[in-house]
Amino acid sequence: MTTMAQVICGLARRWCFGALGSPLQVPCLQALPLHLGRTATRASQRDLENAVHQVKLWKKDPGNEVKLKLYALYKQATEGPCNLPKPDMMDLVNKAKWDAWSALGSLPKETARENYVDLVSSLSAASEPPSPAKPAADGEQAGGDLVVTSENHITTITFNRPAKKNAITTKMYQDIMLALQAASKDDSVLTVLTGNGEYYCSGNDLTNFTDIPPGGPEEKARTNAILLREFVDCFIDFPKPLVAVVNGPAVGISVTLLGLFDLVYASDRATFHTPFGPLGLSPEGCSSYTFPKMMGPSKAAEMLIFGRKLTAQEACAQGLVTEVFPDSTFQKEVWTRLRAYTKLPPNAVRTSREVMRSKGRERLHAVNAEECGALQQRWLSEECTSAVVRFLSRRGKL
Ligand SMILES: CCCCCC/C=C/C(=O)SCCNC(=O)CCNC(=O)[C@H](O)C(C)(C)COP(=O)(O)OP(=O)(O)OC[C@H]1O[C@@H](n2cnc3c(N)ncnc32)[C@H](O)[C@@H]1OP(=O)(O)O
Repeated sequence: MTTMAQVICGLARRWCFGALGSPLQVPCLQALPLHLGRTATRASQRDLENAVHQVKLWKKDPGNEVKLKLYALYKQATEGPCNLPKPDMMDLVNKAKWDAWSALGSLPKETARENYVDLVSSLSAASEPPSPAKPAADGEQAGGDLVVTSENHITTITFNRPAKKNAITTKMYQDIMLALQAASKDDSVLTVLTGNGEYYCSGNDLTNFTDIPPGGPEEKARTNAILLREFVDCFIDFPKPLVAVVNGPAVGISVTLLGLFDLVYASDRATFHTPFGPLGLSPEGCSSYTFPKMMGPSKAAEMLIFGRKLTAQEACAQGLVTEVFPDSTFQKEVWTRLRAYTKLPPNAVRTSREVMRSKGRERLHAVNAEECGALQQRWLSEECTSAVVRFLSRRGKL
């Protein structure tokens, strides 16, 4: 008998071995060029062929969702609307392909071609190899779990642990602080935080709680509280506009910090989740102050106390997100907009931002201190330790 696990493994294998044909071979996002060289006119047949060629060069898997989109657009662009009979329900791969293609309805071939080219181009732009990574303060290149790049007057800090959903390790907190310090002094106009892969960030790495120092859990809680306070202070004091490019789901501290950002652009795939209740924790990142101010006390309570997860659209309606973009064009639209913002007079941008921020800064520092004090207690509580143990043991980490 075939189990569901076998079905899923089979599906994954068939994707990897090109079940969808050449336009969908597994891509290597790092190896992609910055642009496909297309001008801002409608995509030609040649543009489509170039885009297909680019996809063939990819070595890293962009995920089934993207592959299905590419498949459907390619079929629509070359054959027009799907008129094949619907595959059997158990024929999972062909059924998924058929669904994706049929969903395009009567979309004109030219539009499908253009969308295909744009999608490949936006994936390429999203993964373009950053120009020289900035040295981390310890002298290493800041590759690894955190990638810092500076280009076109935008400094970008990328969470780069996709296999762990970009969970933030202790070293990453430290490296982010160093990157922010450097960005505050460089020639960039904007500083962007984003994530590599499916997630924006899954919040604090829960294994951060497992290496207990000789001073015991109390010392761990105290040092964590100091680190967290310094970390959040860096965001409060950061002198330039901060932009979050939320490419996928966001959890915990990666969500709470958004209240300290100037712009939050989200893919429609993103979700916003602060599961502090289930984790026996309390809010951080000044969210106990910024969220009620932004969305009103009851919506903030639903998120911060009861752990309600918001969709990107809901988060936008609550003011946490500035604008939501379709995932297929997210990178292209956001980066185009950000590049345009860098052309504004930098001193005016900086002055406006300072005028908007200066009044609340003292208050934010006080809130941060209070939140860190509360968390120091929470981390020592039975509620919190059992929640962390539950998470880690479910994943065989204990
Ligand atoms: C200095 C201290 C400062 C503390 C600041 C206070 C901060 C508070 C917070 O941020 S609270 C929020 C903490 N985050 C979470 O509770 C999320 C935990 N993760 C999950 O619930 C899930 O992993 C998921 C919903 C994000 C994704 O689920 P799923 O799609 O099923 O993937 P996996 O669970 O299999 O995850 C893949 C891989 O990643 C590891 N991982 C994901 N998130 C974390 C994390 N936050 N900490 C540690 N590890 C994480 C997961 O264990 C898997 O690893 P594996 O492949 O098993 O090795």
